[in-house]
Amino acid sequence: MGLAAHTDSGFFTFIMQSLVPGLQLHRPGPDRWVTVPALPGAFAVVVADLFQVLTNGRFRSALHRAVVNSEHERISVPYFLGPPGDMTVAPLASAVLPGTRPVYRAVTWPEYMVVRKKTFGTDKSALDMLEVAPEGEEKEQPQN
Ligand SMILES: O=C(O)CCC(=O)C(=O)O
Ligand SMILES: [Fe+2]
Repeated sequence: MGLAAHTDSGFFTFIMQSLVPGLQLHRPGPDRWVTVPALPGAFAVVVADLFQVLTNGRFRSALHRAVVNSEHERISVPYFLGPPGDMTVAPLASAVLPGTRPVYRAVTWPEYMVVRKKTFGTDKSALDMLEVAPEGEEKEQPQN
């Protein structure tokens, strides 16, 4: 079973692959897919969306996919590391440049999964949906 291009939702994913490689990382400029070598005893560590939120975009979540080949069976075991469900994740103060505002709003992992579900199959990115409007572009609050 392969896996289409995606990012993971938590902080990090630790992936152990059998010795048949298949995990690929997207690299931009020029766009290409790079195969992660399958090394005995090694984990691949993938930065995921909530770590991008936590670091205010300093660390970008990694677009990746898994490909299979018909000759060799491949097994991978991912471990998804993220915050407890009731913990809100917001950009760390130390990751927000002086004089600027956080790029992302605070969110819990389960709330973020709802946002991801809404954007699934659309051309919208779930991380974009968490972005707060830059200063001066806030929506007018309705006055009663
Ligand atoms: O099979 C792999 O190496 C990748 C698995 C993966 O990306 C995932 O489960 O989110
Ligand atoms: Fe993944």
